[in-house]
Amino acid sequence: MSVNAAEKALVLAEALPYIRRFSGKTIVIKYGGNAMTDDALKEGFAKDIVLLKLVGINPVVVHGGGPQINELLERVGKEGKFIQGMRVTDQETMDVVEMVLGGLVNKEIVSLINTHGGKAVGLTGKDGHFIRAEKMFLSDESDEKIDIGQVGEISSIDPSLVSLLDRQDFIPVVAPIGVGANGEAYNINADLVAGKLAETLHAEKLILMTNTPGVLDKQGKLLTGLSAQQVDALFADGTIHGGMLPKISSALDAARSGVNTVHIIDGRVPHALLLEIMTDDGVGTMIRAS
Ligand SMILES: Nc1ncnc2c1ncn2[C@@H]1O[C@H](COP(=O)(O)OP(=O)(O)O)[C@@H](O)[C@H]1O
Ligand SMILES: CC(=O)N[C@@H](CCC(=O)OP(=O)(O)O)C(=O)O
Repeated sequence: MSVNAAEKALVLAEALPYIRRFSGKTIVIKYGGNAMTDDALKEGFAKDIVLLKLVGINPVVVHGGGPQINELLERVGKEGKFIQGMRVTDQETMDVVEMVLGGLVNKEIVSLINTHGGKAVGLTGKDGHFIRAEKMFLSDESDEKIDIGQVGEISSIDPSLVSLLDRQDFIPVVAPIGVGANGEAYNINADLVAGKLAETLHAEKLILMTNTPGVLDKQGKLLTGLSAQQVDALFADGTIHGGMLPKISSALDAARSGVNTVHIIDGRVPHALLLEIMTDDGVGTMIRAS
């Protein structure tokens, strides 16, 4: 697709009201592991984050890395297992999760952003103990507890570390690892960290980037807007399953807790972030609290 000069100018001009509206505001962006597969997409993501920062927005990145964890688990001869969208995490798996999320994936994103002129700083919840967690239990249909190991739910987030970085023009890049009362590491679903962080920071927007066009109905058609009631119906009839379960729950919680707009978008679309934030053409599914 070639765009002529006049069209380019129009697109740039279209961004002005959005820059004015969001300048000085915090936007939490969850970058899912499934949207990180392609090098060009990763570069595009990093450039978009730098651009947002340069126009005065405070982007806070929370990343996943589910497929990347699976890859390393396979290499050491272990199989990844999920229940209700949560990874069953024994101690050996936890070590791999920490290596991949806190190490490989976190540093790759930090490095990409910094290559393009940003000042990214990588964090896990262990840094400054800023994400406190406790053991999460799931429950089955008959309300029996299911133990899934070292998986955490968030008990609290201290916003001061992230705010401090924001104020000094750094871009926080957060790996979803929490710390327990005795300093132990917990594996937390990245969507949950992004949602809770958006709520704690009083973010203007939460954007969850994944590998589908958004939330799809039973026929595979994109649902562009969803209310809490509609979400409940989709849960009940099984339209939402697997990794979409924690994503929607977290999106809904954030919307209910005062995050102005919450979107689930397709991270495989080049510059999906800019399209969502800076143009009239919103992409994906918007989740509303009511
Ligand atoms: N109704 C739905 N609409 C879209 N995706 C869905 C739906 N229900 C389940 N999914 C699944 O959720 C996945 C996204 O969650 P996940 O695999 O955890 O991605 P991410 O790594 O981005 O968090 C999709 O790839 C799809 O397989
Ligand atoms: C408890 C739990 O499931 N944790 C996730 C953390 C990473 C994540 O959420 O990655 P995506 O966003 O790429 O799915 C996991 O171990 O895969």
